[in-house]
Amino acid sequence: MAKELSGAGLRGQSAGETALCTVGKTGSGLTYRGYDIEVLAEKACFEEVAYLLLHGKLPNRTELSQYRNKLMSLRELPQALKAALELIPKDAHPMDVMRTGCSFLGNLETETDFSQQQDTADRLLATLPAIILYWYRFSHDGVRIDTSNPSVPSLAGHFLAMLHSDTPNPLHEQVMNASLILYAEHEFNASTFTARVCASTLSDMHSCITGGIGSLRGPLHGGANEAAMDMIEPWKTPDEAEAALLDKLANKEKVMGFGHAIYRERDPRNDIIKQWSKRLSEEVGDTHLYAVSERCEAVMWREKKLFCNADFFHASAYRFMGIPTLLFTPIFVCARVTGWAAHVMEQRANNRIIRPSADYTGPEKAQWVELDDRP
Ligand SMILES: CC(=O)SCCNC(=O)CCNC(=O)[C@H](O)C(C)(C)COP(=O)(O)OP(=O)(O)OC[C@H]1O[C@@H](n2cnc3c(N)ncnc32)[C@H](O)[C@@H]1OP(=O)(O)O
Ligand SMILES: O=C([O-])CC(=O)C(=O)O
Repeated sequence: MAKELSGAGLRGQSAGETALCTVGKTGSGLTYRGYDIEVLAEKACFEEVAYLLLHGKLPNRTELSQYRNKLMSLRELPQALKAALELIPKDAHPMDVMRTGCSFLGNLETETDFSQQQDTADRLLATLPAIILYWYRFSHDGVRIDTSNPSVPSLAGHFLAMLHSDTPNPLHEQVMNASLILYAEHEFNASTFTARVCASTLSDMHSCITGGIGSLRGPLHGGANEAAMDMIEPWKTPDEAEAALLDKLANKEKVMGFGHAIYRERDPRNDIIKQWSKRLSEEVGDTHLYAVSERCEAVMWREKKLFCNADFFHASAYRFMGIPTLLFTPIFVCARVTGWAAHVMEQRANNRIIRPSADYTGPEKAQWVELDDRP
């Protein structure tokens, strides 16, 4: 039996129904439409999982091939969006670029009718990697990349190919595929709930997804993978990491990449990404980063019984694949757009505007004081 959750932050309260995902039902499990995350991460490609979430069932071979072709055909960015991305400064945060890019696309390709929702979701899924990498490569390397990439069918490989202007390394493509699956969906987390609240007002898909991006940006949610990397990067040995972590705990600092609002024992995504991180560390001949990460995991468990969430070993895994830290959370967006869009559709299918109540804590009755008479 999972331990009871209660307290602030609406913890433990049901805020609606979903057929998309279960989180921590048995303390640590995660399923998408009934399929265990371990099975999906091992056997599926990300497009198969996206189809499962957005269309309600696993695709057969023909459906998957058609779906991949459809997503590939949607990769090109409109010229006006490229021009807008070129105006965003190099030192902007990539999550702000994602937010603007998504919102700007909503101006150019507005969802005017909910009958367009599947196509709008597919278009966003196909273009979000291009939005971030077109801006990144233009602002950092001065190149205007081709975002169509017809020789790379998978979204995972497409991301890496646009980043490195090279054919993706097969191992890296495999890890990226697993990572996108792990990040695709997670029930009523903060960003998905944001998207659902927006959807409940009958707003458009781009607004819902833009809101989701804003909520994911924070370090208590998706931004933790970036924050975890910034934390572990300076630590050159496990002993140095242990000493620094103990200091943080003594100072009552939050350690990014640890703990979870729902899981009480472990985050099932951690075992999977940790294994990939280990494999990548061997591939690149890493001398310390994986060992530092493992020591952090041991110390946090020993000291606080806090476990790594999905974000912690993503940091080292992405680093081993040569991905800049600032792109970590945008990758989360490229994956989670599937979950967000599926939740928007589910909310629309059985909608009532989401409007909870609040416990008032202000003054009972206040006396009006004229402007000139105020102290
Ligand atoms: C993909 C994702 O979004 S996963 C989450 C990513 N976020 C992070 O990694 C940020 C770091 N973690 C955290 O801030 C929290 O664990 C959250 C936001 C994920 C969950 O928050 P909560 O549900 O409030 O955590 P929970 O109720 O389990 O906290 C219990 C206690 O452990 C402490 N704690 C929880 N996580 C951490 C942490 N990472 N570092 C230090 N202490 C922590 C809390 O401060 C709390 O202490 P208190 O009782 O003295 O106040
Ligand atoms: O569920 C949560 O609160 C956060 C999380 O792990 C996710 O969104 O993947």
